Amino acid sequence: MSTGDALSIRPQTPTPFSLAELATRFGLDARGSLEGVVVTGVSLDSRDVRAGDLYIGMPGAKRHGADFAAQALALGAHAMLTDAAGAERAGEAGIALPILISEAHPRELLGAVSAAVYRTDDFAPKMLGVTGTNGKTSVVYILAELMQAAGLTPGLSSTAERRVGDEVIPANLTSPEASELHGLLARMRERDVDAVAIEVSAQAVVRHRLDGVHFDVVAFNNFSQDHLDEFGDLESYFAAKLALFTPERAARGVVVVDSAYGQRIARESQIPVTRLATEYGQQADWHLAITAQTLDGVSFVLQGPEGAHFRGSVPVFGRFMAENAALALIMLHEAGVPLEQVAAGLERGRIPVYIPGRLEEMTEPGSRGPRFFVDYGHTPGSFEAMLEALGEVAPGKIIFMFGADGDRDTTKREEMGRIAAAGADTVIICDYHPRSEPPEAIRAQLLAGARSANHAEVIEEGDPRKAVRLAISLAEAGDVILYAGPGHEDHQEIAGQFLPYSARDEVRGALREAGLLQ
Ligand SMILES: CC(=O)N[C@H]1[C@@H](OP(=O)(O)OP(=O)(O)OC[C@H]2O[C@@H](n3ccc(=O)[nH]c3=O)[C@H](O)[C@@H]2O)O[C@H](CO)[C@@H](O)[C@@H]1O[C@H](C)C(=O)N[C@@H](C)C(=O)N[C@H](CCC(=O)O)C(=O)O
Ligand SMILES: Nc1ncnc2c1ncn2[C@@H]1O[C@H](COP(=O)(O)OP(=O)(O)OP(=O)(O)O)[C@@H](O)[C@H]1O
Repeated sequence: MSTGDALSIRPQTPTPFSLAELATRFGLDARGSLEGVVVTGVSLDSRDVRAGDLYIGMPGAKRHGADFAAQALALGAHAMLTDAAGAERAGEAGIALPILISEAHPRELLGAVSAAVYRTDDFAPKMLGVTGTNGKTSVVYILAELMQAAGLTPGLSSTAERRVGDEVIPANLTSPEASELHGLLARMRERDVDAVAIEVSAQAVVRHRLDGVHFDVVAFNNFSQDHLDEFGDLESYFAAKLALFTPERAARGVVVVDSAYGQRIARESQIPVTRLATEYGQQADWHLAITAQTLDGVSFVLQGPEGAHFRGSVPVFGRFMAENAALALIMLHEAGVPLEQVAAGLERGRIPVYIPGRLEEMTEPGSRGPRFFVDYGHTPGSFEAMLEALGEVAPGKIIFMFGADGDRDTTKREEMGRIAAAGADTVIICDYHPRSEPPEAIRAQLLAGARSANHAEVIEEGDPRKAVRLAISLAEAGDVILYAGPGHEDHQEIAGQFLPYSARDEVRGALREAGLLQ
């Protein structure tokens, strides 16, 4: 069940919270009378305000949220919490709302205030958080599937969507702002959710989005270049991930120690960690071995301490998918859910997970013609993992199409191009979200990287719709086309406009035109 156009999932029967009590509890100054005012929700986005909300007028990089107070009021906000500058702006605009004024940046209070209003501070389901550069979404979906198998009622927050039972909404950010997260948790409590899987971005850790949440188990899978536009250098990006492994945020951790970064997390973590190795000979508590793999999925055996073991499979290709599954299984084990309990709910260990837009097949599984997959990978690390996996299971040629984000980490583009062309037979470079950059300039960087690999045939076709058809026209039976980037998304962002574009719909349409799909 989709929740219509809602931007967040909220509790249906919230308990009113006195504004005066909130002011006292957080030592906030007030403007206007607080007498008898209650709030039933919290929002820092004026477009997402519901009747009864406390609207947080937050100063941001681009705007001051207080400038949107009129919209919040029109949508039924009962009060606003902001900083001194925000209160002044609202005063000048004549906004008739009681205002709480915070000396600290309102973001620093958001988690605690939201937890108080939504009363999530005493909600204690099993809380599991996943961080790393690639594979967080995949692990979270596998976790939700395993929770279900173990007889638990799962809740989920990912880049693709937020989910409570049959209520689903598309996600805006990978990790929601704290106000959205606590509203979601409050709804999960109403729906008797007893285990929650949350994708944790580095931005979430440094930007207070997880405040008021304590994880039973957090996991780290891998680390490679991304988000340097925001973090400046790899070390700062890594430090944001490491900060999740502290007692304030989590009780215990699970770490994939195949890489030097994983080993560092295990060494520098301030909470006890359990280690998973997927490479032969690596020192660890758990070991994963791949037993079979095809384009249709991967089978594996996982072995842990005291004879713990699990034999199973995931219906998505790639060794890394088995690694994602192993990580999810160990997280649950560490959260007190025995592997046997999970296995009891599965048929011969098969985890029937569907991960929207991650190596999602657009052709019929097992079909004789070319196979077409759409993926969300947009980092050098994910390109490397996918192409290595395809190299092991693709029966024919690999045709790889992709673009790159505009206005985001530009330093990864050449590397993306190089890795793509080193691992594929043909690469088609098209546009993704150019945003404010000239699309041809982004393509030029990708092309330079691709040509430096001196391996694949390199083709430039900016229009993704044409590129999809071109890829299909080049493919023969046994070949695999992989379109990396857009995954589950439904738009292309070009020069400030969000234009409707679903790669999955586009590919299905083109496959039908070519007679390759019914
Ligand atoms: C760098 C960053 O994280 N910025 C986030 C931050 O922006 P900001 O503080 O600068 O806010 P702003 O845009 O100036 O707006 C100021 C205030 O006005 C409010 N506002 C604004 C417009 C309006 O009509 N009404 C309204 O109320 C905003 O909600 C905000 O509170 O707060 C905004 C409100 O929540 C976020 O939308 C915005 O995310 C931007 C869009 C973003 O691109 N973030 C990315 C970098 C991000 O966080 N990515 C990670 C990782 C992704 C991955 O997995 O790879 C993620 O967790 O998603
Ligand atoms: N364990 C892994 N190691 C390397 N690459 C992976 C792994 N798991 C998935 N991938 C690749 O990375 C892509 C992104 O996966 P996923 O969406 O699960 O990661 P993510 O960390 O959630 O990324 P984002 O935060 O950008 O959503 C996948 O579509 C797949 O191509």
